[in-house]
Amino acid sequence: MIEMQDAAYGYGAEPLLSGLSLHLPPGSFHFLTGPSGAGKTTFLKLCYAELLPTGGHISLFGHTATGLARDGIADLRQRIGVVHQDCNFLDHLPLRDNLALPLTVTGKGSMVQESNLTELIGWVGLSARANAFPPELSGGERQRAALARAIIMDPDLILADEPTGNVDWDMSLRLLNLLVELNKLGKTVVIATHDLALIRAAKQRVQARVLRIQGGQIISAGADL
Ligand SMILES: Nc1ncnc2c1ncn2[C@@H]1O[C@H](COP(=O)(O)OP(=O)(O)OP(=O)(O)O)[C@@H](O)[C@H]1O
Repeated sequence: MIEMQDAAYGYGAEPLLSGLSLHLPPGSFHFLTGPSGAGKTTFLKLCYAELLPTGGHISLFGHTATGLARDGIADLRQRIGVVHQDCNFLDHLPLRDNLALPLTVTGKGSMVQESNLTELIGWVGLSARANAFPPELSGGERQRAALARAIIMDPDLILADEPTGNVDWDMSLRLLNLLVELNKLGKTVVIATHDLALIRAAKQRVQARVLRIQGGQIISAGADL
């Protein structure tokens, strides 16, 4: 699904990430950890071709990232759901309309029935908030809404950047359970997080691999967690 061979990325002359060689197979569940500023968000951006490698090779769904034309990137993005760290929504639209936006933008609105949208909103536990405006939502509600928005296009791969940032432990577990459920449905999941307790909790629920970014490289950190 995603393969990297000696991939590198740098915002300036110096590489931030280098020597990235890994394979994320379909249906796998990965955590990505590492200190603030290590490059977790940058790594995720490489996974959805928001950034292209400045060295080495990245293959996304069998396509070389650097060889993708604009259409290819658009097709790819439909197969990837991203839960962004900042959970931005359009504040003047109710939650339900915000969640339907990716469908409207891609012209798939008519293919996805209203009932599916209602079901998705219920699945993340936001039925009672469907008509609320984003500024009225709590942090945990926003995070669940961001997850719902990421999966509305039924992606094969879900990339979540600190999906439990700013929420309490119960809400973190609730979000984790949703992501585990998606993985059990066959979706590949990658979660960037600082939260080692979350990773430990996940290990009781799913077979997860833990990757750590350290010194600009990715190392496998499974055994010590
Ligand atoms: N657009 C950019 N231009 C220049 N430098 C950037 C840019 N985006 C990120 N950086 C720098 O790259 C480094 C890695 O950033 P990144 O956001 O990938 O780290 P992170 O591990 O996700 O951090 P955090 O855990 O704090 O979210 C940081 O030093 C950051 O300042």
